Amino acid sequence: MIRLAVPSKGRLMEQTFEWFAARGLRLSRSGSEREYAGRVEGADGVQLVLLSAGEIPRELAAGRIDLGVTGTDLVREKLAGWASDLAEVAPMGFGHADLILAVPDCWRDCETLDDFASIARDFRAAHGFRLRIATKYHRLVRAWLAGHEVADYQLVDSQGATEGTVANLTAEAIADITSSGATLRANNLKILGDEPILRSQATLVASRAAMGPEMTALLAQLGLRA
Ligand SMILES: Nc1ncnc2c1ncn2[C@@H]1O[C@H](COP(=O)(O)OP(=O)(O)OP(=O)(O)O)[C@@H](O)[C@H]1O
Ligand SMILES: O=P(O)(O)OC[C@H]1O[C@H](OP(=O)(O)OP(=O)(O)O)[C@H](O)[C@@H]1O
Repeated sequence: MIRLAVPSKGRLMEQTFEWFAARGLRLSRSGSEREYAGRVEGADGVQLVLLSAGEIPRELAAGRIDLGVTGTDLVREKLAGWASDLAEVAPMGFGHADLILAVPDCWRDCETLDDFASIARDFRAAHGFRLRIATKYHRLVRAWLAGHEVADYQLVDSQGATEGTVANLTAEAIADITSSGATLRANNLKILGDEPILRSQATLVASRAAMGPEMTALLAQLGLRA
């Protein structure tokens, strides 16, 4: 039996159902909107579970599920050394989002990461505490800033409505995902740098421990190779 986990709500869930349907597998919830078990038609030996996209990487690494759909951002954020336990089998072509660093529009002298690094250096002397960056992507943001030699900052945990933290005066900058850019614009924030911290999209991810004939057969049915 292959245990397949897909996001339990929203557009990510709907587009996942469409992606599998286009490849001959009909996924559906087995009961009410609130029930997190599912049905699979079109393949034998596949059990469907609906999970929070954020929990899918860890559940794969723990071996409680074999195959899952989640964002590449979440795989990299939730699991250090993810590639030893998981294999990204296929990008799915939806759920595109960029993880970016953003500062207030009104920071006119801050356009590049070098500008940001020097503002961060001066900030502590001027304010007595390190410049605060609100994010839920702690691992990715720390690694990226270290790679760009930005050191004078602190991360403030924000699990939602992150763009609001600057106006609320709980952070000076944010690192979050953006897709249309509407949330950044509405909160008077601008993206720093030419390249995002990470480009993410929904991806089919397998546990390496679950690779075997059953998995190979299912992936072949989806037109994929292990
Ligand atoms: N506006 C967006 N456009 C495109 N992709 C997005 C957008 N917001 C989130 N995503 C992607 O969707 C995934 C997260 O989805 P979602 O917020 O449903 O998961 P979650 O963190 O598990 O949520 P929850 O904890 O609320 O259940 C991430 O991979 C993210 O990159
Ligand atoms: O660039 P945009 O198209 O405006 O999308 C970006 C927004 O989408 C996500 O939020 P989500 O709706 O998942 O809510 P959250 O605040 O709980 O993260 C993300 O955290 C941004 O806030």
